[in-house]
Formats: sequence, C-alpha cells, structure tokens
Amino acid sequence: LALTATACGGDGAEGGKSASGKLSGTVTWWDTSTVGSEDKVFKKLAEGFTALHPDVKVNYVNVPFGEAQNKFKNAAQSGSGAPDVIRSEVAWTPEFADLGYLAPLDGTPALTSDEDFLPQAAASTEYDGKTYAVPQVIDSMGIFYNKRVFQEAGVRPPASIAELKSVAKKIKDKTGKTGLYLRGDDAYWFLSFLYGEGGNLVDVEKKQITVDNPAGVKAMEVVEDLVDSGAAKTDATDGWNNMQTAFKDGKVAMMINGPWAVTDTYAGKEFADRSNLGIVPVPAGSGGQGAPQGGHNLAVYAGSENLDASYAFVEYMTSAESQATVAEDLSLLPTRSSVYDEPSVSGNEMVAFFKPVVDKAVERPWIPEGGSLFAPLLTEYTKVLTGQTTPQKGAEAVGEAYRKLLKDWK
Ligand SMILES: C[C@H]1O[C@H](O[C@H]2[C@H](O)[C@@H](O)[C@@H](O[C@H]3[C@H](O)[C@@H](O)[C@@H](O[C@H]4[C@H](O)[C@@H](O)[C@@H](O)O[C@@H]4CO)O[C@@H]3CO)O[C@@H]2CO)[C@H](O)[C@H](O)[C@@H]1N[C@H]1C[C@@H](CO)[C@H](O)[C@@H](O)[C@@H]1O
Repeated sequence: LALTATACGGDGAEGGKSASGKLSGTVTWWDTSTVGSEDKVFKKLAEGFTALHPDVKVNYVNVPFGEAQNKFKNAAQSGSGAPDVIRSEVAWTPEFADLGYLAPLDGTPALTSDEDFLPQAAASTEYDGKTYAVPQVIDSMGIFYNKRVFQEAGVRPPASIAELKSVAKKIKDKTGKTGLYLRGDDAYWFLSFLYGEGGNLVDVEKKQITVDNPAGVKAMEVVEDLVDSGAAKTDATDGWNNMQTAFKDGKVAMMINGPWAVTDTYAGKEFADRSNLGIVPVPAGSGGQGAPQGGHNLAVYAGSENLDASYAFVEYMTSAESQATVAEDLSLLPTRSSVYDEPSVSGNEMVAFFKPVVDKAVERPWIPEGGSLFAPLLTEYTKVLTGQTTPQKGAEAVGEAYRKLLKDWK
C-alpha cells in the first residue's frame, strides 16, 4: 500500500512525497525579476522543473521587486496566500529569517554542495547560525558607457570623479549630450559615491552610524556637484525607465548600473551592436573606490505545505546548470564558483567584467534592519540631488533616522 503523505496546502493544493519518494503537489514561486527582459528566462527555467518531477506543478508568479517584500510579510503574517518559494533580495533575507517566515535549510535537499557558493553570496543567507536561503545571483555596479559617443568626443572612460567631470564636459562640448545619467529615485545609486569617499552607511563591528560623518557629507556634495555642474542628469521619479531610455537612445553617454540591466540595455538601438557597450569600474573618489554588493536568494516559506517539493525546486533553480543557463541568457552572475569555469560563462564579457568587481564589492550589513536603511537615505539623497536640502543637512537627517532605527548604536 503506497502511503502518500498528503497535506492541504495554503492554496488548497495537495503536496508531499509518496512512499516511493516521488514529489507531488504544487510549488508556488514568487519571482521578482524584471518583466520584459529577465522574467521569461526564469519562468521557462522554473517550468523545466516539471520535466524532472512530473507530479509537481510549478505555479510561477511574477511579483514586482518594489512590492514583493511587504506582500510576502503580510501574507506570512496572516498565514494566508504566501508562496512556497520566494526570490528574497539579499537584504530581505535576514529580515524574513528574523521574523520566522523562512524554513531553515541546513540538512535539507535545498542546500547541496554549499561549499561551492561564493562566501560573500552565502553571507546574506546565514542568520543566527542557520541557513535560511540559497544564493541565486550576486551583483554589483559599474559604469556602462557608449563607445561610439566616447570615440566621437575623443575621450576615454573615467576612473575618478574628477575624470568623470572632465569627460562629461568634453562630451557635452563635442556632442551636446549629457555625460552621465545618475539615478535619483533609488539610493542604491548613492553607495558607490559614498564608498568612493571612504564612507559607509554604518560600521557593523563598532555598531556605529557613519552615514553622517565627514565622508558621508562629502559624498552628498559629490553627487550634488555632478548634477549642478551639468556632468550628470537625474530624475526624482521613474528613474529606471528614464535611465534606461536615455542610455539606450544615446541621449547620455554613461550610466551606473548592474548586470540586471544588461539584457534590457542590449535591446536599445545604440546597442543592437553589442560591442558598442563598454563597462568599467565605478569611479574612485577622494577616499577610495568601491561598488555595493547586491543580489537575490531563493527562500522557502516556513508555512509551506509542500516543503519537500519546495526544497527540491530551490536546489534545481540554484544548481550549477540553472546558474549557467541564467548567466548565458541574461549575463547575470552565478553564485557558485564552479559555474565561472564553464566556457559559455567565462566567455561572457559582462560576467567576466563583473566577477572581479563582485569579489571586491563592499559587503553590506546582513542584519534584519539592513534593507530599512534605504528608505530614509533615499528621501535625503533625492532632496540633495534636486536642491531641496544641503549635503550637510541631508546626511545629518539620515543619521538621525538611523539612530531611531538602530536604537543602541552610536
Ligand atoms: C527601498 C528598498 O530599499 C532596500 O532595497 C535595496 C536593496 O536592499 C539593495 O540590495 C539594492 O537592491 C538592488 C538589487 O540588489 C539588485 O539586484 C537590483 O535589483 C533588481 C533585480 O536584480 C532585478 O532582477 C529586478 O528584480 O529588479 C530589481 C530592482 O531593480 O537593483 C536593486 C536596486 O534597485 O537597492 C535597494 C534599494 O532600491 C530594501 O531592501 C527594500 O527593497 C526597499 N523597498 C521596500 C520599500 C517598501 C515601501 O517603503 C515596500 O513596501 C517594500 O515592498 C519594498 O521592498
């Protein structure tokens, strides 16, 4: 008599494992990847799971990046409507784990060959001595530039803020185009300038708020000056679309961005010839050089009624083969070291550029409040860029907000 362990899932679907170990039921996966450039690759990959496990139905749901975090927290809190698996951004993972919304994965089939994961990618999945997610992609940022415009202006890619300004001036004089598009509605775009001044948002070891120290104020002055001097243009809203459109249409010569922008950028008329897209490290400031570490993990909802199939699905989606497919199709960076040895991956120019960048990217504090540091930073960053506050006042306001958020920090 084949005993089938069945349980009614959150969405009423049956799930579980038959005595023969065959997986069954439904796995609902909330993917946050960009619709129109990344989603179709991830959807196709996810649905490939059924080829391996015919009795498992994968319910692929794309939830916009800006909505998924709170939508998941609300569903998990109410115990209704949460997915079995969520694409959990690196900063969401410690927060979800701290709230008890994620299934610990140590010792489960979700986590295989975990010594193969890049340590900096694995770091965001570990919380309180347990592993709560599996790294899917890791990323950082660089300067994307239009080689044709650079040739027309007779300039070379900038390596410092000073060179960024002089290159932008030459481009404006020779071609009439603005040098840089600096995204103003997402504070992630501020971090490489902060690191360039030798600053950081906080110092985790010392439990210190550092965003409002002199380096933090200087970084706000740097971005303010890039806009006021005409070297860069920015927007307070709809930054992603404005940045991509301006760069893809050749209206600006540079943008700062990450691997997740590559596929969409290649769709631009300026980059139909992909060799016209150049990429170099973010500029050095007066205090150093550094780009932020970002990325996404796959995590299993602690209340999933189909843990067995969810573990297997996460393992499949983060396997070396899956990561190689995603790197080839989307130029996204694998989180498994072994995948970089695949010829199709190491031969990808974008992956080859970003791997050393990711290896020395500035790691973020993997604390539950880590993601919450961005909302107050965004408010002041946008105000500085649009002349509504001064760098000094902006940085101080962020520091004040952080001291409310991180009570016992100095
Ligand atoms: C404000 C947010 O601050 C932080 O986010 C940081 C983030 O921590 C940084 O790492 C960085 O993320 C990189 C990312 O690493 C990089 O991969 C890429 O991601 C691509 C994907 O690659 C692409 O596939 C596709 O998905 O699209 C993705 C996005 O393009 O670019 C990201 C940067 O965009 O920067 C984020 C800051 O934006 C908080 O964590 C919250 O997210 C918070 N938002 C909440 C706010 C709540 C209401 O207040 C609202 O109710 C809540 O629902 C919202 O969640």
